[in-house]
Amino acid sequence: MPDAAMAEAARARQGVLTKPPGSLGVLEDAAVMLAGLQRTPQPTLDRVWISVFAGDHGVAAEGVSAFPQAVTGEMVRNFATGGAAICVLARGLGATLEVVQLGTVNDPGELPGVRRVLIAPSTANFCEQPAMTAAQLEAALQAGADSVARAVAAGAQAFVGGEMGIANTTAATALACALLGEAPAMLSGAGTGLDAAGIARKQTVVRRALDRHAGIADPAECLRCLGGFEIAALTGAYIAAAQQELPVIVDGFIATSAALAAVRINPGVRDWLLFSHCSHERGHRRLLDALDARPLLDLGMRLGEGSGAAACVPLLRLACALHNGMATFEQAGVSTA
Ligand SMILES: Cc1cc2ncn([C@H]3O[C@H](COP(=O)(O)O)[C@@H](O)[C@H]3O)c2cc1C
Ligand SMILES: O=C(O)c1cccnc1
Repeated sequence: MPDAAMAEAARARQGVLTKPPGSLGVLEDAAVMLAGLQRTPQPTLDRVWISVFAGDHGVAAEGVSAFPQAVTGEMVRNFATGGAAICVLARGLGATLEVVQLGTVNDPGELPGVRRVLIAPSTANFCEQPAMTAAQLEAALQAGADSVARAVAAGAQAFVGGEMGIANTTAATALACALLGEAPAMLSGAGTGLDAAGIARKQTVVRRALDRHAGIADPAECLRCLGGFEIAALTGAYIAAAQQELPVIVDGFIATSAALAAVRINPGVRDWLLFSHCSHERGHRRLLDALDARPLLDLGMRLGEGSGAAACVPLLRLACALHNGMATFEQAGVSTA
């Protein structure tokens, strides 16, 4: 549990800083929440840890992405050479970035800065069989937990999880539909840029997957049957982060589907999640609502990789700076209401 007394003290401080109470809106809420999570009256976000998990998806064979499957492995190389969006964002934030390759059909081999935790070249096509075996799910969850352990050892103050995996918006959609009992039409979106016909095909694919794995109530089993290596790694990371009291900044649609699985597996995880942004991906708002989440940003982003969470960090840093640095009415000799 976060420190409720610390959060309450932080809320009280917000009320006596030289501004109308509540006038900094969500920035106040964010500082208060971080005070409770970090168990300190002066929350800070100097040390941010970013783990990007990469894995391929068997369901890519159904033609559900605008891009070919080879892109997952090609992007792993791009992460290593620093050219991906998340690399630029991490550099801009002074954040630590690690890439965890869980399995790609197109294997770029050993690369500097890329941790190889190879589970399989790809998940299975979940229209036909469970995406993962029990052992593969376990390995993916553990890979996420291991990243959190490294983040904690490095003294990180927040954890950002990113993902790379062509067709993973289809996996995230199927997983979310199963967890929420929602119809595929409600959550299926364009992903990397499908046209209307592509989205219709994606809906059919998700419908087939839900029919193939109907009647599963257990959230971990939903994750095994319909998720992906990188999605399960995010779920494992979020659970481990909550257990180790490391605040999490959740990224977009795919990350939120992993967060929903994590919260369904262990409801206590919810308290440790800050939601960064509402992605342009169709089903994201519905997922956020299911988690009773109010994201800070809505920038029309739809990239993944942890990019939306990273974009939120400067704002959270400013929220902390305001909380820690503003004068009180008493200190500044300003009249109260
Ligand atoms: C070059 C490139 C870089 C990316 N970085 C993240 N994604 C994002 O797009 C993919 C999901 O969309 P879909 O389900 O439509 O395949 C994931 O890899 C996600 O992280 C990328 C996609 C591409 C093409
Ligand atoms: O919201 C996301 O995370 C997202 C949306 C589209 C494609 N990739 C990621």
